[in-house]
Amino acid sequence: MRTVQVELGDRSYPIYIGEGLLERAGELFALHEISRKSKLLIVTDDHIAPHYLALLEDRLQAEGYQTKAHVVPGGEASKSLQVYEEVMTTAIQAGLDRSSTVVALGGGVVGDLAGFVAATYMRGIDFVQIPTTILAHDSSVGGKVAVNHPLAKNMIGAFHQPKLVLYDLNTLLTLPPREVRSGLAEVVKHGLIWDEAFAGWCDEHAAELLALNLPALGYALERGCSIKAQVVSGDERENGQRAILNLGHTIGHALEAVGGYGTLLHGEAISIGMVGSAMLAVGRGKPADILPRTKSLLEKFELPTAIPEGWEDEAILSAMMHDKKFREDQMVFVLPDRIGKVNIVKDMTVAEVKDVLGRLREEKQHV
Ligand SMILES: NC(=O)c1ccc[n+]([C@@H]2O[C@H](COP(=O)([O-])OP(=O)(O)OC[C@H]3O[C@@H](n4cnc5c(N)ncnc54)[C@H](O)[C@@H]3O)[C@@H](O)[C@H]2O)c1
Ligand SMILES: O=C(O)C(=O)C[C@@H](O)[C@H](O)[C@H](O)COP(=O)(O)O
Ligand SMILES: [Zn+2]
Repeated sequence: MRTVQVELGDRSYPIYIGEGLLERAGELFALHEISRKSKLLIVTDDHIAPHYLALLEDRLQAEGYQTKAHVVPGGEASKSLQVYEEVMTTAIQAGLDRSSTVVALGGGVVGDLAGFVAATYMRGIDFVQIPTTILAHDSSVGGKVAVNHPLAKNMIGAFHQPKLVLYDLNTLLTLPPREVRSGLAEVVKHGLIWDEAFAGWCDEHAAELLALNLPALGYALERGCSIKAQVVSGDERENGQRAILNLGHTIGHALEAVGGYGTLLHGEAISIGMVGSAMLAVGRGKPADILPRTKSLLEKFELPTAIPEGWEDEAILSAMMHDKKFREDQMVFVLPDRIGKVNIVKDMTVAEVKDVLGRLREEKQHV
């Protein structure tokens, strides 16, 4: 088992990564003093539940925990205020109290939704993340929890850290191939923002990662989680440097909203956004090799690098203006300095962005 510790000044929590951790859930909950006094609410989705919910409930109940499950429809549309209210109703009807814990068994959708329930139920109760997607190495760590508004991604949310993250690599074996690719986009992002050697390692091991080779995935997810933990440790509430985790997201989030949530998967949208960021950076004088290297790395993971046909500039720009990163009339972009290092740039002009949207439309379509 690999362990990454997230240090947050006066608090810290572990991320356990390994095979067979679902079987050990009861023991690990007890070790980390997750309260048995009141019910655990497990939030999951209808693609994950048939595979893993019974096992998790069984292992927790064997250790003396009482559980209640709420299953939402799989997919991005469940990150909504309506589904949030439905989960809240279950929590109230099940009699959860302030010593209860919400458990997210799933990908980033379930994690963000359940985390927002945990952050707001009785003004905040404990929370455990059990990620089941590759992408969730990013979403289960760092405490950003949210639901979407139709006009903008993650617009309604909070910062609420989990007490514990249990990452059972075996759960990844049932992921659909498109979700595997989407999740690997955030793994690549962690290399691009922080660690050129890790970006190179991803390039060399792309075939193993796409084929769900568990030792390779274990290393990649440990490295991704530890880069994320380091960034979040220095700036938990995104007053500055944490924003580097948003590489590709200014364009990516706008594409997710404009296309209708779930049309482009999150990792696909930020893949296109990361190519856009490389174009913007090179346009501002950064080394020209950033663009071909970024593109070829993403193409190795069979990720899209083009904006789908028919998605209009005006709609994309308008979605960008609703983003949390739009402040004082400025669009904030994270741009590469080189592979492995990025900068936060606040003075991007609409003309520069429009030019790049045009070029992204001309890229080869992959999805
Ligand atoms: N909070 C953060 O810091 C953060 C970071 C990155 C992304 N996110 C958010 O995460 C979300 C995307 O997360 P995601 O890509 O995990 O999507 P997801 O949660 O929708 O999961 C992807 C799909 O795979 C299915 N699935 C999940 N695990 C499975 C398994 N083990 N076997 C079979 N099917 C499985 C799900 O039902 C879903 O259909 C987006 O909403 C994004 O904004 C949040
Ligand atoms: O944890 C962060 O900080 C990130 O930016 C990670 C991103 O990958 C993630 O998609 C996050 O939800 C985006 O945050 P937002 O504040 O831009 O909604
Ligand atoms: Zn993201």
